[in-house]
Amino acid sequence: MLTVRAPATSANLGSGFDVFGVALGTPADVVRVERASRTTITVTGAGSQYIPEDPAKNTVGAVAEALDAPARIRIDKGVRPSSGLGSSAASAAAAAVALNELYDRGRSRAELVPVAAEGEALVSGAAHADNVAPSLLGGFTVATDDGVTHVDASVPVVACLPDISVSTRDARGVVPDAASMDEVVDTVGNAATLTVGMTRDDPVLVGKGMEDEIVTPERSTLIDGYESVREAALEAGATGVTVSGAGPGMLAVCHRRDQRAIASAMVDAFDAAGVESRAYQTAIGEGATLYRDGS
Ligand SMILES: Nc1ncnc2c1ncn2[C@@H]1O[C@H](COP(=O)(O)OP(=O)(O)O)[C@@H](O)[C@H]1O
Ligand SMILES: N[C@@H](CCOP(=O)(O)O)C(=O)O
Repeated sequence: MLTVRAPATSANLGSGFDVFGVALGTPADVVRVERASRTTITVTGAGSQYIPEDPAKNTVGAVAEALDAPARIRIDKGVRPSSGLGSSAASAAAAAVALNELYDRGRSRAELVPVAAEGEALVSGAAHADNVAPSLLGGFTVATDDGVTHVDASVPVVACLPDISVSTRDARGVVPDAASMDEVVDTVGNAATLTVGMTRDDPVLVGKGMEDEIVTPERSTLIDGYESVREAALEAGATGVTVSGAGPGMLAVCHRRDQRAIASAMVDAFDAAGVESRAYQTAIGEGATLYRDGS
């Protein structure tokens, strides 16, 4: 039996829609695999009642199919589905690493990105790789049609998850079809600023570079309390705040010293809007980790 822990992720980071992503230290999914003649899946943990065990409908089933690696697969969810924290991707990334090893397929982590993205295509309608890439590789990733670029960033963040559900498929429906040249120029500037910030582990540049006037304003309307939570986090010291992935999670970037105050300000602001939430005080962290029997 092989066990893999794959982290939650936050995609887009405002200015990098469908391209940027970061791995989070917590939470994470844990996937266990054993060889079998056909694939079976069991799911336990956070939100497991909303996740299909039918391999044709689960992201790990798509991965097993893509790697031609039938297995008995057990998923322990640490990342709640429809969270904006890459729940479906965490399972897919963990399964890709585990099954690649179990069947000795010899794929590198980068080569497993398109394999795990097959799972995303199944649940969201698009094989976007901006969650599976950081879950596999860790740090900050830039996923394009030409492949993935990766930086081992480490920046403190607060990921705040309200007790509401937004499906990635639905949230993709509100993305505008077009943008003005001014908006494109601003976005290029912000994305470049963020990327430089990641190479320097600089929360100020990263936070500034998360600004986005194209996708985020539309997405934020799907999250009750978004504006007040954003303002509360900025007032408590966040250097930038945006929608995490497709939402409803929100991501605040910060200095370590402000992390606790920001987490509590975000939870309080959601509470004032009548929404329960929990905040993860964490940091951009490592990608999937493989454990063998006994390790
Ligand atoms: N292994 C899995 N883990 C989480 N969700 C899964 C999995 N397999 C299929 N799904 C489905 O994917 C959807 C959640 O994916 P998505 O909306 O992208 O959420 P998230 O933003 O948290 O990744 C739900 O409909 C869920 O049932
Ligand atoms: N780029 C995708 C990212 C979705 O992330 P998730 O964590 O909400 O699944 C999008 O914005 O649609």
